Amino acid sequence: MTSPILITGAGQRIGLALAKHFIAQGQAIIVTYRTRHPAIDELSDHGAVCVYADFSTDNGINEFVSQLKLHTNSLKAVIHNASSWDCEANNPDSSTLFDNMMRIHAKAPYLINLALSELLLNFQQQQQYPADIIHLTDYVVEKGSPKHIAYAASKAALENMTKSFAAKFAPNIKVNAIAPSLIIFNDHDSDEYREKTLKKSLMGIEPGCREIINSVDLLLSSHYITGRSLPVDGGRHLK
Ligand SMILES: NC(=O)C1=CN([C@@H]2O[C@H](COP(=O)(O)OP(=O)(O)OC[C@H]3O[C@@H](n4cnc5c(N)ncnc54)[C@H](OP(=O)(O)O)[C@@H]3O)[C@@H](O)[C@H]2O)C=CC1
Ligand SMILES: Nc1nc2c(c(=O)[nH]1)N=C([C@H](O)[C@@H](O)CO)CN2
Repeated sequence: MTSPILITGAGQRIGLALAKHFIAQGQAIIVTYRTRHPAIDELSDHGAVCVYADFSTDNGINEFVSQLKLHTNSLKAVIHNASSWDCEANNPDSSTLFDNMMRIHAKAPYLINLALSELLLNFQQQQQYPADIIHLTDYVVEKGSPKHIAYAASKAALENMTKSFAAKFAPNIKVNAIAPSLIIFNDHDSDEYREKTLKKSLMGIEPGCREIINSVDLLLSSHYITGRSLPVDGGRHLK
């Protein structure tokens, strides 16, 4: 197998769109899933290595790393996509919510980056150009989110680690973030919520996964951009 790209949380939506994109390019991929969506079987049928991973515990994170290393000794890129958009309104136990948000959005990427850096370095030594780490953060890192306080704080931690890991791993591994606002709605989103959300950006559209695919391709194609966050937010910061 040529050096694969690792995508976490690829059973649905953006992660799945990224996985299908790379398969269509003939790029080897390893994906993680927590729920065995039918799409995981489809990815497997098309050659993806699919590894179960639940990042809600330290053991789950460490077990994933051990399993991943059984499949490859080099990685072209790691894309930290797995995420839980949870909120205070749905979690009376704020302490558990905070821990869960920090673990999936900050601790898991932190431990995985440290544990897999040698595989990314192996890629760079084979190819003589840098490997990549990409963190999926969120526009709310810029301004906070009163309804998703713990979520936003955890994504801000991930944003900060983008800079730290970029400095630590340069020049052999580039580390960047993509900070989206609305990309795709959830099926359960009401018409009222959709209308309100579309008005939050200058572009006023639900852009779809292609915007993230294009952003990932841009970062992977660069041998120079590192330590930066690519805002994919339709001009929301100017509304
Ligand atoms: N969609 C959007 O408009 C926006 C997305 N983003 C960011 O982009 C990325 C992709 O977004 P989107 O596709 O909507 O993500 P989803 O909300 O669909 O979640 C992606 C995957 O993360 C997995 N996941 C959640 N918790 C865990 C866990 N504890 N362990 C392992 N896997 C877990 C889910 O697995 P399971 O299938 O088992 O639930 C799911 O398949 C995320 O980082 C998100 O924060 C940022 C702004 C806007
Ligand atoms: N893990 C997820 N994170 C986020 C999602 C999502 O569905 N899953 N959705 C959003 C919203 O689209 C927001 O950007 C606009 O209201 C944010 N993060």
